[in-house]
Amino acid sequence: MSGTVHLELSGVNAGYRAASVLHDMSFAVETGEIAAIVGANGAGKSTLLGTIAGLVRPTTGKIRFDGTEIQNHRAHDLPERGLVLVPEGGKLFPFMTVAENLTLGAYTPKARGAIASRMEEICEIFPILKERRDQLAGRLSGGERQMCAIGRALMSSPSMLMLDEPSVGLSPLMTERVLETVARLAKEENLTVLIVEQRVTEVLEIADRAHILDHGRIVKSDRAQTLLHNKDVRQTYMGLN
Ligand SMILES: Nc1ncnc2c1ncn2[C@@H]1O[C@H](COP(=O)(O)OP(=O)(O)OP(=O)(O)O)[C@@H](O)[C@H]1O
Repeated sequence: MSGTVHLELSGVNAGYRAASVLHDMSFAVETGEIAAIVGANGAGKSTLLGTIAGLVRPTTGKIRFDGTEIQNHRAHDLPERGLVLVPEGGKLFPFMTVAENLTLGAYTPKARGAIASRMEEICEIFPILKERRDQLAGRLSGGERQMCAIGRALMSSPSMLMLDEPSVGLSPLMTERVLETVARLAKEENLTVLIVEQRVTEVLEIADRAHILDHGRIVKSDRAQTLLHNKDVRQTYMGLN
């Protein structure tokens, strides 16, 4: 971590036509930090990522990314600025090959010029993608699909990656592998990561900081290691004593 603020939300309220979901959301993520968002089902975690990614428009408040206000930006402009979202389930194109899905991630003008070399780098990070390169994405296992989705997001060489529940549908072992790779990426590529995850113990083990979301509000923020040993957090979110 550099101590530089990469992403900052201040006083963000957002939701859908009939429901306001996020209330007065304020927090910051530093460059190179892995920040985790933890909370019960329906707490607003996906809405939070969607709001940052430009898919849900905040009603009030500011979102700054790399010092620029982005709350009015459109979703498809943000990867060019270095901010990408891996949605829940990965949302790959099942009838396209792994290589074609990866290529789609390089749609920004900057990335388009370096597709082959970036794909090589992604295949080094996720060797299984090299093996499965010409296979239809719909035929991948859950873990491979998640790796392909993360790989596709990395094709535009972002500075910040947002991940929405990468463990969905994965075995505990595969979850660990995916999270370990995310941790390695943050370290080696100085990538900032904001990750929403139901597997609380596992994500707190790789995160630097975590924010607990309850009914659309951040109720606790602390170092991940501190929260990992917090009695209330262990009982409420990990089912542990
Ligand atoms: N497109 C939508 N239109 C209307 N309401 C929505 C929409 N998406 C989510 N909601 C509502 O917003 C609230 C927060 O949902 P959200 O998906 O952000 O929570 P979450 O913490 O990600 O939950 P989960 O862990 O179950 O995925 C819920 O009450 C949900 O019903």
